[in-house]
Amino acid sequence: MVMRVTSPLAHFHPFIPAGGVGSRLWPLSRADAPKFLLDLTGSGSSLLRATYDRLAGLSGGRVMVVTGRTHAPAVCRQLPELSPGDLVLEPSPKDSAAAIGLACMLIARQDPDAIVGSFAADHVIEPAEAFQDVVREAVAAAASGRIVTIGIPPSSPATGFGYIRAGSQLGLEGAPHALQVEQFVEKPDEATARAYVHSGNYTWNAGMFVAPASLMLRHLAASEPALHAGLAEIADAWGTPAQDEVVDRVWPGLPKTAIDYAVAEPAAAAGDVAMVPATFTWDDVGDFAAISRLNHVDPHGDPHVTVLGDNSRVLADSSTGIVVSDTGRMIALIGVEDIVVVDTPDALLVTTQEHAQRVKDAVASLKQSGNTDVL
Ligand SMILES: Nc1nc2c(ncn2[C@@H]2O[C@H](COP(=O)(O)OP(=O)(O)O[C@H]3O[C@H](CO)[C@@H](O)[C@H](O)[C@@H]3O)[C@@H](O)[C@H]2O)c(=O)[nH]1
Repeated sequence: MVMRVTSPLAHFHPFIPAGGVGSRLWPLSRADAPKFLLDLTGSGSSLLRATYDRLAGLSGGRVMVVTGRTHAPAVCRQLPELSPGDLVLEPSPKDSAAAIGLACMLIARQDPDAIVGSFAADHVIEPAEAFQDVVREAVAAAASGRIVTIGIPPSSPATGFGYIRAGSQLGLEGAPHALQVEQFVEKPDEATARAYVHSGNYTWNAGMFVAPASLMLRHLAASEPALHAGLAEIADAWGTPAQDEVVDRVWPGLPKTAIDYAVAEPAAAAGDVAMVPATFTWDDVGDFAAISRLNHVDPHGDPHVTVLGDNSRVLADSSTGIVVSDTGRMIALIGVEDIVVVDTPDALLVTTQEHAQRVKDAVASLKQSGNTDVL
């Protein structure tokens, strides 16, 4: 008798949930130009394009993208090879649990043994080869019936990340570094994050999940039954003449929540989560300080002004920081440190790298005060 052994990679279906504006990068990021569509590294590729390229090599070129209807033209321009069947469009943003849940359902209907991989659309990761090795290991670990996360050594008590406490080695075939996850805590408060980082027992969650589709959906059904039921109704109608009617009727009523609360936290409490440590550098490009860091190319490490934008004209005297501009307007900086200047035709941002995280609050104020034309 001949036994055919298929590698777990043969059932691997990566996808990219691409939503959210990235409001800490306003006025560069806008509702119609979200962070994932921007080139923030000066590489000539958007974050979405780079994410797609890192994954395509692992899945024979097939990667699904779940995004908002309004972003469809830009996504298709950036990913011309994306087949229509791999572009899943949402009528409105419903947060990551809906996007990821729908992708899991559509993929599970094509391949009941699917191992899915959800990868955030807007991170900078280097080098791609190390990332791919870690994902291969995560796929092997997921084949043992676990939801596999990727752990990043924390460099600060950031409150915008999930924290993972891992325990013992699992000793899984093809996944020598996989560890059992004992606890997953999404976005702890600052005191808790400080205690976690101080303990040395936690990693950040890199915003990626590799798992059997069936296991993701089992946890989603248990913790968010209404969301699961709504998504199942949509998935049943997908590709039929009823698709648009069902999506437009069901989608607006879906609960809005993040996959980290809906699946990762309860699955970890149930002992179903593993973690593979990252061997690549990772940056979620959370604010302009991160962009400055990523684009700082001075070989001597001397502080200077990082300038981004095709049309930027900058005079910098005794100054450090970052200028992002494509207006062609001359920007002169004299004796200012760690400055952030972002110049666009209808909005000018001036802050410092220390306060770069607070841009999100400014965006909230603009929204509240009705200045939505610049968002
Ligand atoms: N299609 C779609 N995608 C969405 C939506 N909302 C979020 N996403 C996508 O889902 C992914 C994660 O969502 P974020 O909203 O960016 O998550 P986060 O607050 O940064 O937290 C997550 O990532 C951190 C690392 O950056 C993690 O540390 C944390 O645990 C969590 O997984 C990103 O690719 C984002 O584009 C939506 O409504 N629709």
